[in-house]
Amino acid sequence: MIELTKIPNHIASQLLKIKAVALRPQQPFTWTSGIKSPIYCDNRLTMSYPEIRNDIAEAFAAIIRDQYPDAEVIAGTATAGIPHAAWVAQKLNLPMAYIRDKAKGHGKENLIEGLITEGQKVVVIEDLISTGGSSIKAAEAVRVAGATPLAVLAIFSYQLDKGIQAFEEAGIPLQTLSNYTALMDVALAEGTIQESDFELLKSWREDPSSFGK
Ligand SMILES: O=P(O)(O)OC[C@H]1O[C@H](OP(=O)(O)OP(=O)(O)O)[C@H](O)[C@@H]1O
Ligand SMILES: O=C(O)c1cc(=O)[nH]c(=O)[nH]1
Repeated sequence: MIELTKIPNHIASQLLKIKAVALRPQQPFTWTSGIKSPIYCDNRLTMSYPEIRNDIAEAFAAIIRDQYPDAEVIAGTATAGIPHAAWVAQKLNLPMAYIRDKAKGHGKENLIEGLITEGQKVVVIEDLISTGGSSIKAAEAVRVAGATPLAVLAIFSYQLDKGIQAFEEAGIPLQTLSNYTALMDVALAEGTIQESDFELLKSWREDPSSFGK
């Protein structure tokens, strides 16, 4: 198990190694929030690398054992949080559930799949935080079910002011394994991004909402 203090740079390095991080300044990506961005981090690719997904699951499990030992359910956000929630729940021998972005339109019309019952303490697992909108919505669904979201844990955060404020306002602790600061540090140190791209990413980061407009 890697030391917890080394996790942010280690995960950032792994994400760069498997090319989960893509830069496309000329044709910005559209994020789920509608933000246009020169960078996209596809953490779903970690599923395809057993060693990396295991590092992620170990780190999440260590945080939960240490800081949320009374967690009773591990809940993944649909879709990208689901596999990681499953691996963490397996490591901790805890029940797992997942939370859809909207209730299913047929069948049982569930928003939450699997069991989250009144009074239970739940840790929500997400792959990535931009504005925090998706994972806060999932944590609110936990509250509506009468349960308590102890925290959202995610692999990566862009550390956008909007996301940080949204978690503060929702009163939900957020912890991430890696983040934009670590990604930029590692990418520069490893020579994965050019100085010119770094400057562009820095200016985008200062005002993400108006990029590409
Ligand atoms: O913090 P936010 O602004 O909400 O953005 C992050 C969310 O966006 C992505 O999901 P996406 O909507 O692409 O769906 P997916 O998980 O099904 O791929 C990602 O997996 C997070 O859930
Ligand atoms: O905000 C998003 O939609 C988003 C950004 C990103 O870098 N990666 C991702 O999967 N989603």
